Amino acid sequence: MEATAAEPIRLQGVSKVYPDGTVGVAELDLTFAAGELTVLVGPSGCGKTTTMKMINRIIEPSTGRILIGDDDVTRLRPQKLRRRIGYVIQNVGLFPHQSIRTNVGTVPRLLGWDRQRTADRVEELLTLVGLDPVAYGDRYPHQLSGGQRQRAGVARALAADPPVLLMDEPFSAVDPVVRGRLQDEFLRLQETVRKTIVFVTHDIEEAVRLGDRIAVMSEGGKVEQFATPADLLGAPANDFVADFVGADRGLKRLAVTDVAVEDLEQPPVVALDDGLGTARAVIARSGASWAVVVDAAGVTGGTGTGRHQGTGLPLGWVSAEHAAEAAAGGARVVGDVWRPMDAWVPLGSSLRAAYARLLQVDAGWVGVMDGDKLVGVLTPASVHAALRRSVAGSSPETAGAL
Ligand SMILES: Nc1ncnc2c1ncn2[C@@H]1O[C@H](COP(=O)(O)OP(=O)(O)OP(=O)(O)O)[C@@H](O)[C@H]1O
Repeated sequence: MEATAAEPIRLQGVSKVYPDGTVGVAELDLTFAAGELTVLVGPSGCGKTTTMKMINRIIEPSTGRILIGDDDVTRLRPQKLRRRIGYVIQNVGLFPHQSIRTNVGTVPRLLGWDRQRTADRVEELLTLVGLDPVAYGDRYPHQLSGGQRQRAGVARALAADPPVLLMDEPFSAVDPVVRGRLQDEFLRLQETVRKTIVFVTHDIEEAVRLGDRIAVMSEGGKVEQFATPADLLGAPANDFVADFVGADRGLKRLAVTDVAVEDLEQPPVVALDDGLGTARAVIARSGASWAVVVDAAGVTGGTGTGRHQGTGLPLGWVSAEHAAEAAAGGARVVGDVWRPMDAWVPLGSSLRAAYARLLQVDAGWVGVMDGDKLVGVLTPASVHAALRRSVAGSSPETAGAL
């Protein structure tokens, strides 16, 4: 079925003052970009849920405007509005006396879709969220695990293909292992459906993992910083944000920073059939103490000998010291002395994944591959360089940017 285009959500000067005088949210200006997942994160009571529930008018704003696309939500009938907005909450809220199929088909039925169209859509959705319709479609919610119920809840929210999805701590009722898996699956799902998602959590790890952007809120619904995960962790706007993201924010940044070519070191490259004299000269000329060894078919990247052309596959490494010892012992070519290495990671891996690989090998580096081409090596020093670059390149946006 044709997907509905995602729409941005704009909050303009939105406040909520509860009848007892509590200010849930004050003068909030915030834009949730179309097709992006924006996380609202902050300590308990800061106004995350209030903000989210004003979007589908479960809570009525006291002042201000909320627009979905060009439509002012306060001008739409709440029932009609809610059919345009998928809503996923902590304990899912599936109807206990209806089968999973019936639950997932709720909104299409309300919208008057015919039986076949609804049935087809339910089938499609259950498959999309990883619930086999044959195995699970006719079960009741209590016959599913917590994680499966959560997936059914996501399927139900997506059933009528709403342009907007609101998710209020959807994964917090399941254990950490299942939560991690649901988060991964959900990210893959979002790649496909590209909804405008507002996601509430109090868990900064979850925010960093899922968010395209994160709004860190403090009491009264004040946005302390609105930024990408990398910017938030790399350049917290103030002490509140720094405290909230945690003293280990450097470690968290490894997960949200990708390996990029400009951060890599370019060691010399030699081929299996290079003579040891040549190899030692190449290493000495580059000022390094070792070289990457590629197969004899060619040499790529780095400061190769230039003797070979093409795409030599990296195989391992040779140190200047070892080459000298081996030459003294009668060895002639690199192929006689090289050491194999299988620590290669693809370009675009997270620094976290690459660094984990680095820690598993003795060599102190991992090769970074773009397809079958070696584009450089990652060392502890280049991890630092990458983190510095991601801070230098960051431009934290503060609250209120529309
Ligand atoms: N119906 C209500 N009447 C009065 N005050 C309320 C009401 N609902 C929420 N509040 C208050 O509004 C503020 C924001 O609440 P909200 O539920 O939006 O916070 P939250 O950030 O979602 O918190 P949590 O992480 O604990 O769910 C809190 O001080 C809360 O006590």
